[in-house]
Amino acid sequence: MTGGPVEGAVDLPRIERAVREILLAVGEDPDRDGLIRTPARVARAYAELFAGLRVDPEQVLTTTFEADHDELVLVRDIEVMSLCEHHLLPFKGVAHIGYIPGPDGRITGLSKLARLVEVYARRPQVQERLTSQIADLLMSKLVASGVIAVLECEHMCMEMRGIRKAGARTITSAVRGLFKDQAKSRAEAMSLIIGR
Ligand SMILES: Nc1nc2c(ncn2[C@@H]2O[C@H](COP(=O)(O)OP(=O)(O)OP(=O)(O)O)[C@@H](O)[C@H]2O)c(=O)[nH]1
Ligand SMILES: [Zn+2]
Repeated sequence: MTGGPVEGAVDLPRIERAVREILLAVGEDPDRDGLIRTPARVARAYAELFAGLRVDPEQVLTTTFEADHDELVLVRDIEVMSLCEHHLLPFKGVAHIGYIPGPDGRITGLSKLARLVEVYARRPQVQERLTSQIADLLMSKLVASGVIAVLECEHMCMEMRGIRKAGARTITSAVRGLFKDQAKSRAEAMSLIIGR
């Protein structure tokens, strides 16, 4: 899912049926006391975890202010929690998002950067796409001169299963505009992001 929001409500009974099937398939008894309400719980949990599919990210950045500020604005260590689209297992870490306002000097509320992360993270994702989507939307909606987004995450699908390497961190970046064109600006922003 890379496009706009999905219409309509999450089909909870359908998820419940699917979870019951999974429990049966792994050899569990979905009717035993501890599991009887699990399909309904999982359905509600998925509705929450994928709530970003039903939100238009463009609506997050509707509040902008004139500030006459034409230098870097950087918010570091924004919590990221998402689900990888390959295994539907969590990946978790932090996002660092910076931008340089465009010629009109418009800025956005700091919380909106975190809200933007939230909308895109609450969808089945890969870390690379999550990073680019954040950068692209900021670039276009803020008419920014430059945007840099860096995400550092740990993927449970690499830790709990498969290769089982706990603690490996994946770092992805997306640079747009001035940060792409000017190595010096990019290096300055990067040193603020990772030089701590
Ligand atoms: N690039 C990228 N890969 C991811 C992300 N999340 C999970 N993956 C990887 O997606 C890949 C899926 O590979 P497949 O070979 O199709 O699936 P698999 O057999 O379960 O792979 P293993 O995890 O190696 O056991 C794995 O290498 C995962 O580590 C992500 O955000 N970005
Ligand atoms: Zn995965």
